[in-house]
Amino acid sequence: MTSVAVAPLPEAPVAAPRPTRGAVARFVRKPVPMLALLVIALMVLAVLFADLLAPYGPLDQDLQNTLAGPSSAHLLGTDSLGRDVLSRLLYGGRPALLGVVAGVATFLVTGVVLGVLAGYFGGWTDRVVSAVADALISVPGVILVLAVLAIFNQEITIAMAVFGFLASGVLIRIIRSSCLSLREELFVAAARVSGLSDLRIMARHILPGLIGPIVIQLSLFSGVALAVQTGLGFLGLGSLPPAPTWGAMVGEAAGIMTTQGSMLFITGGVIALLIIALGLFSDGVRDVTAESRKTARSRPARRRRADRAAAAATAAEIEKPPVDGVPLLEVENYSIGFDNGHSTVEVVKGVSFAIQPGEILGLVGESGSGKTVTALSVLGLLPGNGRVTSGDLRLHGRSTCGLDEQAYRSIRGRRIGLVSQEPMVALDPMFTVRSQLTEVLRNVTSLPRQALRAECVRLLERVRLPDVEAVLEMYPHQLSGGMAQRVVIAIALAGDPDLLIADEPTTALDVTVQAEILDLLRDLRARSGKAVLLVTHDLGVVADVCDRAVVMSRGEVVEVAAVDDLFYAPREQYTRRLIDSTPNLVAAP
Ligand SMILES: Nc1ncnc2c1ncn2[C@@H]1O[C@H](COP(=O)(O)OP(=O)(O)OP(=O)(O)O)[C@@H](O)[C@H]1O
Repeated sequence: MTSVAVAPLPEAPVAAPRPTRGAVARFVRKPVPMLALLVIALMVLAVLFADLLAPYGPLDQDLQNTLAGPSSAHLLGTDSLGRDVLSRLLYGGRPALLGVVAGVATFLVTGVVLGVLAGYFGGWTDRVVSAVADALISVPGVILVLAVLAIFNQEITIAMAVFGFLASGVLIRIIRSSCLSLREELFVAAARVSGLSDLRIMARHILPGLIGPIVIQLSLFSGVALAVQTGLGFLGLGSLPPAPTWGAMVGEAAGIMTTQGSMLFITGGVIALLIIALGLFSDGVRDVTAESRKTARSRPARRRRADRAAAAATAAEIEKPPVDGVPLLEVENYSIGFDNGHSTVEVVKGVSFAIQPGEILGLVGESGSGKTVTALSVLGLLPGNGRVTSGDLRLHGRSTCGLDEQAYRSIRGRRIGLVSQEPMVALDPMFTVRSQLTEVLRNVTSLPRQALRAECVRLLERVRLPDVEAVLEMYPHQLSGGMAQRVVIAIALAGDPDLLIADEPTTALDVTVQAEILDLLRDLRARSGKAVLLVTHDLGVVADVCDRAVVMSRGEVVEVAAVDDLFYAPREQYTRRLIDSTPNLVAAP
């Protein structure tokens, strides 16, 4: 006979919140990038308010006072026609800024929109966008800009917009690859599980994560655009004399370098100062972004992609109320395979089991036995190369096989909630707990705006978090592992689902917190009749919390039994070996 002794796990208080410093606060503490930002801001303001600041008109001539050095009347001296250099620099900055803004705006919109679409959707969208990016990169930009200037009568703003478009190939590539890793983050999968639309996920979860690379690229490109524009001005392109431009002023100063060297120093210095400031600013943003990444500990999740294989089917059938006496979830002769390019490899083979309402069912087995794949397919979240090869899956007696993505959205979060293995990764590091909870509530309930706040509080209290008001305002990195898992459970409960799928919910937590989370799952079942499908490799967890267990090995179900039967009288040799190899369980003679 085999006796089961599960090592008791002590209760522990929930960890207190840790203090934080946001990315903006970190940036403000960096003196060099802050100084650079100050220089950029002052120069832009000075140019914008040239009318107020310039002591003379840009074309005012004083032929008695040509090529004069700096004096109280002309702080930066005069040029060969006696025009005030400071005033011309201030006015000349306007076309420079306008051109840079036109270039940067086109660069930004093209690069971000195409990059996000390619990275998020992948597939043919990615192939088409990548081809466009390659084409843009291979086009000789400056030659095209010269052609545009000739066609559009030296209109520098249009030329710079074209330059921004041509340069955006690089930004498309950068945004695409950042987006490729972001879309695999667990918090993006969690947003999908909550039923959010692609557009909303892109706007809310993908774009904020791209702000760092976007700002860096923008400031770097601004410097390049400024250099190109002044270069064109230097060559006498883009504006007609006597209108002041920075490039033309440098050109003029270069011509009189031997007689009046300070003018080249002043005009070139202004442009160089702005370009250097833009570079230092982007360095600062890059450093802060790298630090944020470290603290946000983003680790790519392996397998989170929507199942797009299904044919169209309506969600209406699934949304009907449950039928009494019918199992909550039935998995029947269910097989899942992955395409490896040549053939389909079956990793789950004809598994069958059922979950009754209010039951906690353990799905247990060694690593690679197919537990996670089976659980994810219930939510229509198989990786892109995975598909159900045979069998049926019924929710409240209604088949979910063949449902399309839209129909799965009405199931995820409302009928079935997901609690993931890595709570810290399942939460979006950019948003507070309140923001993330509210977003899911808006999506899965029809609560009025005023009721959302109270519902957030209620959900956090339900998962037994202390000091709920403070927790609501915290960012994920301010939460302990246990607190984060409670928040994830609260999010999973937002749509009041009948079934929670908990995929190794305690693996990333220390033992004391594990006990609390398991206790919470038990409590949720006892108080609100939630059923739980608990995916775990830990038989101790199964013994602790489950009613029944499904033992899987190599993609097949080995044994399905009530927990007592499983531990006291395992039918299969494999189950016995699994019990014997679990440290918390002691096999009696
Ligand atoms: N995207 C994929 N492509 C190909 N094979 C995959 C993919 N995802 C999972 N598999 C394979 O499917 C099998 C089952 O994986 P699954 O993640 O379900 O195992 P598991 O029992 O949950 O183990 P673990 O606890 O280690 O996650 C494994 O052999 C795994 O290599």
